[in-house]
Amino acid sequence: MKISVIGTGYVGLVTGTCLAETGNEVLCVDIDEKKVARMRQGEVPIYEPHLDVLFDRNIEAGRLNFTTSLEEGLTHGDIIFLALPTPEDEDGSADLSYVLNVSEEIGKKIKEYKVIVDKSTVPVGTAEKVQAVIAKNASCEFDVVSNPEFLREGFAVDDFLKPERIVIGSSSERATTLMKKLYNPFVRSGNPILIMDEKSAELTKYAANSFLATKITFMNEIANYCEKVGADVDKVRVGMGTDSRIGKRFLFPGIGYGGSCFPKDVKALQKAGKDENYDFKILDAVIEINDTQKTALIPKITTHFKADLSGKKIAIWGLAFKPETDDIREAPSIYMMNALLEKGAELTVFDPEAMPNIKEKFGDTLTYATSMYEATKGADALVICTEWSIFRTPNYSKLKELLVHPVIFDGRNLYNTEDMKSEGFTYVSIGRKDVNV
Ligand SMILES: NC(=O)C1=CN([C@@H]2O[C@H](COP(=O)(O)OP(=O)(O)OC[C@H]3O[C@@H](n4cnc5c(N)ncnc54)[C@H](O)[C@@H]3O)[C@@H](O)[C@H]2O)C=CC1
Ligand SMILES: O=C(O)[C@H]1O[C@H](OP(=O)(O)OP(=O)(O)OC[C@H]2O[C@@H](n3ccc(=O)[nH]c3=O)[C@H](O)[C@@H]2O)[C@H](O)[C@@H](O)[C@@H]1O
Repeated sequence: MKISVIGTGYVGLVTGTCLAETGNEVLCVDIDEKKVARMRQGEVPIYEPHLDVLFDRNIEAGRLNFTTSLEEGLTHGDIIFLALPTPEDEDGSADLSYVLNVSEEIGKKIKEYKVIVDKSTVPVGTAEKVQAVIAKNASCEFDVVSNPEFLREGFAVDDFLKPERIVIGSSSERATTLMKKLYNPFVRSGNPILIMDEKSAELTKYAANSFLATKITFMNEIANYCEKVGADVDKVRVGMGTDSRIGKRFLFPGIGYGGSCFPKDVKALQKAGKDENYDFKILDAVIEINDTQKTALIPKITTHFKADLSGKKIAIWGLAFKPETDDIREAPSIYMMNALLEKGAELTVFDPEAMPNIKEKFGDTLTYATSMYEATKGADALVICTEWSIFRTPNYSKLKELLVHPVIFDGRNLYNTEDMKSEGFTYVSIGRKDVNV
């Protein structure tokens, strides 16, 4: 099939590449000329594991191409995916301007039947709006489909190739038939393609993200309570998670959820509720708790250093909002570092992939180390913000030699507290007993 994807960010590029992988002819359109030039030269512009392999071989096979011309994209594809940003607007709602502006152009430019597929995360009623905006100018038939995306950054290729479910919101049989044909190769194991109305599809996406954010937040509350009563959140987590009704995943406490989606999507659903005079009280609490959680380690750090952080050298491990990505959007590390800088600390940072993005944001305010160990050289303490695998089994002796004091504040509970005790570290984590403080 001939497919066009408008917007080649984390979702668009993965979508385009994976659809090319199953034999479709894909043309990706992006407004960012530099990005398109890089992709045309064979460069993947983001860090996403395994994407490069698929990207290279589909370009080589001639099935994956790039352009800055929307017109070209609209002529090429029988199915046009919109994978455009829907960032948080000033009032917390989803900013639909990218989606609606492109839709306006689609209406003016399409000359034959097209299926317009919204893959961006959008509030209930957006498919209707897109339909109306296109219809204003369209001189041919078209259908609008809501097809929310559930991939996770860091696992995006695997999630796309082997989805647990595909959600298609459409009232058109013609469009639904085409969408099923396109997605059938991805669900051969028997996972469902769920066909529903557009509004339910749109809400499914916000409900899923908000539920997951709530699950994490609930666990962060339990972790904070564990600290009050001397319980160990990791034991509680496993004790709870082994109940299949609860499930083991997304119960890891830490310094809050971040990323380009949970924060904005929870707020967008909260705002959408308010617009209908409906108060999502649970979301109010999730947002408030998560905001506090991002700096949950700060009082522990200031207590350790007796309130004075001025001139204290602190090493930071992990800057990306989660491991296996270079994405720093709403990364808890940013809140942590801003709070530490405000208190006068000097920060030397390391992340396997996110350093360039952090450098762009923080410039000379931070010192950038070339390795995890270099970051800790001469530091008064180490703070861990992201659970990259390489941080999981450090050389403790080396770490003790490099740090001025063997002190670790761990925002992701990477280490066993007993091990840290026997290694002689002062170890402070989330929801567990502090060690040697
Ligand atoms: N990042 C993620 O893991 C997921 C994101 N989503 C949703 O997918 C949508 C896209 O998200 P990301 O891929 O993260 O965004 P992104 O910001 O990484 O990429 C968006 C791309 O669209 C391009 N663009 C902007 N205006 C354009 C225009 N007029 N014409 C062509 N290209 C244009 C930008 O240059 C950029 O390359 C959002 O609604 C997001 O909520 C859904 C599931 C997962
Ligand atoms: O709409 C989206 O953009 C995507 O948002 C999330 O994916 P993503 O943001 O890539 O990453 P997650 O693995 O969900 O992690 C989000 C945040 O929650 C935090 N988290 C996750 C799990 C956990 O147990 N504890 C926890 O604090 C992570 O550290 C991270 O900051 C969802 O998992 C995807 O299904 C969805 O498609």
